[in-house]
Amino acid sequence: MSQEDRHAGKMLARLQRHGGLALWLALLAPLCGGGLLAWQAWTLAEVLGRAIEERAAPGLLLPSITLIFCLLLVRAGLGAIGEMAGIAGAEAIKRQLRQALFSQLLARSPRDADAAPSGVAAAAIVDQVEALDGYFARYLPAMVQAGLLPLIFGAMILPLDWVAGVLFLITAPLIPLFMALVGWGAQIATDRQAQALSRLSGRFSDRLRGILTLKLFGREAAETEDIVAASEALRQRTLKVLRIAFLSSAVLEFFAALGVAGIALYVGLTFIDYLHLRSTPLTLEAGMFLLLMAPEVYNPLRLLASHYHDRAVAKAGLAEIERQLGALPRAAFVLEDVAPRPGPAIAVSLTNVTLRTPDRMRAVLKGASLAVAPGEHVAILGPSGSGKTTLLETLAGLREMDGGITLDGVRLNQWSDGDLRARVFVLTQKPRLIHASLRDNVALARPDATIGEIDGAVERAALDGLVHALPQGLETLIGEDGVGLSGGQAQRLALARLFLRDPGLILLDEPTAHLDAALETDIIDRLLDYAEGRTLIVATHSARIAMRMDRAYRIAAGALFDVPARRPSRSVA
Ligand SMILES: Nc1ncnc2c1ncn2[C@@H]1O[C@H](COP(=O)(O)OP(=O)(O)OP(=O)(O)O)[C@@H](O)[C@H]1O
Repeated sequence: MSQEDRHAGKMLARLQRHGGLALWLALLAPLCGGGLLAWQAWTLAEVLGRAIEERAAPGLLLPSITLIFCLLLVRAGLGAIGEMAGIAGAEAIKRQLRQALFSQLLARSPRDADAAPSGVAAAAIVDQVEALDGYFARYLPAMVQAGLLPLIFGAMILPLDWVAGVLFLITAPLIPLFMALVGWGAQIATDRQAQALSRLSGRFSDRLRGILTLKLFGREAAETEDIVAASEALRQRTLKVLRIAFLSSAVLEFFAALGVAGIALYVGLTFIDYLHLRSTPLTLEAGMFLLLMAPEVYNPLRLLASHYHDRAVAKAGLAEIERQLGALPRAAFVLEDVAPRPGPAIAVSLTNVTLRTPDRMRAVLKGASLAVAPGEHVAILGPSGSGKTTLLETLAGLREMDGGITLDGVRLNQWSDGDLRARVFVLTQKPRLIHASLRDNVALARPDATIGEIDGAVERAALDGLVHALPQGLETLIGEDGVGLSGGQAQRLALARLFLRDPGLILLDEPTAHLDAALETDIIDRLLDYAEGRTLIVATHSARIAMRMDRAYRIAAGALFDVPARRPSRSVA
């Protein structure tokens, strides 16, 4: 057993605990069903023996026949309960794992350089977690049955007929042995299939997001071909897995058929007096019982074989999840929605700070120092790619850095994520709008905001004209990425979120990038009005914004330079 195999086994055992009572029921119900089956077979053999050998009257046999029907009903009920419990247990495990993975994804910085592409992350959390279903709902109960029932049946049969007992006890273990041999190949094929599925999902969702760009460059045919090629690769790998699954089933069916035929031959030859392996004659009752039980001894093993590839699929799914999202979390992270918290303006201080690109290959800012007083308004200028966004996102706690950054005298890494989000507002360069109404998009910043507060925020972002012109007003639905809005409107909609937050530190990345000069001046007025008494740091290329700030800095060649401020000095807290 390889190290990965052992690790996957350990992970599956850990996840199994979340199946709770339902999973235990799924494991126990078939065992009880197995016990009842032996009872039923014995009663049936007895009825047939008495009817044929003793010619018992039907009335005398009626209680036993009734018992057989009752046992049949109870077994059917147990089967249904076991199956439903298996599904419920597997669902509980998948739900817990999805919750843990999603909360782990949220707990990490979205700016992590090694964060999985969204399509791949979605495939891991949706598809690869789904791959565990068969393991918990079907494979585990089948494994417990296959491990215990043939032994129990064999032990029951042994005192009745040692030849049949020995035959069962020898042939039954051969089946899992051969299946394990076939299973080694299955694991490799299934791992490859899981990777192909991830690749297809990631590629598909990525291309779906960029569909407009692909169309504009006339790349529909080439990209469609790529998707077809990725799905063809998945098809071939799936077929390979299926071939191995069919092969393992065929191996098992062969041995099971051989075992049943052996017993039938032995019972038949003993009855016609051709074989004399027993010291006492074989009764019809015992012979019938052996014949009835022969297929049942192998049945749990056949069931195991038909679900054997579920185990390989689950292991491959787990390996793929760990490859894409890192080690499995032990439990779901406790997440709490963070409400904005009003408070005084925040002082910002940078001492000897070095910032690197997310891949840590290059420093964009080296040994920079800066002090921003509470309530001060500062512009960060610099050529494209110089590191303005990096600086803002570092102040928002989204990126790693070397050196000392404090907010209100407290080191940035000592601020809890909740406190940071409650007191600091960040408007990124490409704010994400969700597929929902305009109102919901603004209310994302504060879901408990009143209608009046949302209307106020929209008006403050100079969007009231647009909203009044729409027949459905703020209830108008917009697409992902703000489809249905101009670039400037989408930017202002994202800005409207600021006016619901009441932060002590506002970090804005190119807030007026899509606006004409007149609108830019108007928005700057509104922003400065709102930012009065709050600390504001704006990354911008716009000289118009920079000259309205208290101070401006420029990032160039990895250093932060002071640019003389042009705004008439005003008193800052
Ligand atoms: N994921 C990444 N991996 C490696 N390098 C990156 C990554 N993201 C950004 N960079 C690099 O980090 C540097 C700083 O980028 P940043 O976005 O901070 O610049 P900027 O000044 O905000 O640019 P712009 O004005 O164009 O928005 C750039 O040179 C960019 O190439």
